[in-house]
Amino acid sequence: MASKGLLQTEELYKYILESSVFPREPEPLKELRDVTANHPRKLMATAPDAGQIITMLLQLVNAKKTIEIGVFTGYSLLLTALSIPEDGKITAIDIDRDAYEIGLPIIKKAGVEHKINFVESEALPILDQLLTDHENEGSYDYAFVDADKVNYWNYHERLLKLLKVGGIVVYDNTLWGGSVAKNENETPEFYRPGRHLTIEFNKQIAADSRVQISLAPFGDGITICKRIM
Ligand SMILES: C[S@@+](CC[C@H](N)C(=O)[O-])C[C@H]1O[C@@H](n2cnc3c(N)ncnc32)[C@H](O)[C@@H]1O
Ligand SMILES: O=c1cc(-c2ccc(O)cc2)oc2c(O)c(O)ccc12
Repeated sequence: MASKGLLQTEELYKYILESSVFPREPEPLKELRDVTANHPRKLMATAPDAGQIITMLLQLVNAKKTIEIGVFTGYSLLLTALSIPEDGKITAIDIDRDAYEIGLPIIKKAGVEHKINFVESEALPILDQLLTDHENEGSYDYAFVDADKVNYWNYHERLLKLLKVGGIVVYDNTLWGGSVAKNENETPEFYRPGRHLTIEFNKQIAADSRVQISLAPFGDGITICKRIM
């Protein structure tokens, strides 16, 4: 299993975290990282440096109505809940309620549970259900996708209908441990299935004229997309 960060050296990533991410990280997010640290799938949590830039984006677009696909123990969910206003809302979708419940006491203690509608489900049918209500079309300010790579493009097509023009969708893991820039035979076994899917997704999104994009090397790579038409 890979370590976090894709920079030249582990030390450089550690430096970024220790010099500028951890000192500004809100206490509830630190607590959530701590409770996740013992989880066997702890590497799945959104990286704190990615979380920091996402927090800034949420505030730049004044995000209020949001959606998250892939909650796990709730790091990205909690940072969203802390960044949106008191009457902001997050539809948070995950097939795994047990993982969400690990972070839930911290979310409650932070006083932001009222902003969250957790939906235990596969994400695609929920997006389709949201789209049956025309009032939802073009109404979301922000979406975050951090789930099954095989559906990233399916999520994208639906999220573009849900987002308002000017709204932002962020996709996590778009550098997939750096494997996107390696040959198949030099890619560790763990990354192989996701590598091809991520390369294809990155090609498709680069060719999508409906969005402005930036593939930024935070955490495991995040692609920031703004709906422009
Ligand atoms: C990488 S983790 C999410 C990490 C989370 N964003 C965080 O900050 O901790 C991926 C999550 O996606 C969920 N997931 C996988 N496939 C899914 C699907 N088809 N629909 C909904 N959730 C899914 C998994 O249960 C897992 O909790
Ligand atoms: O196994 C992983 C690893 C990551 C990961 C790697 C490097 C980072 O800086 C952040 C995260 O993310 C994963 C993930 O999001 C997932 O859905 C499955 C596995 C992993």
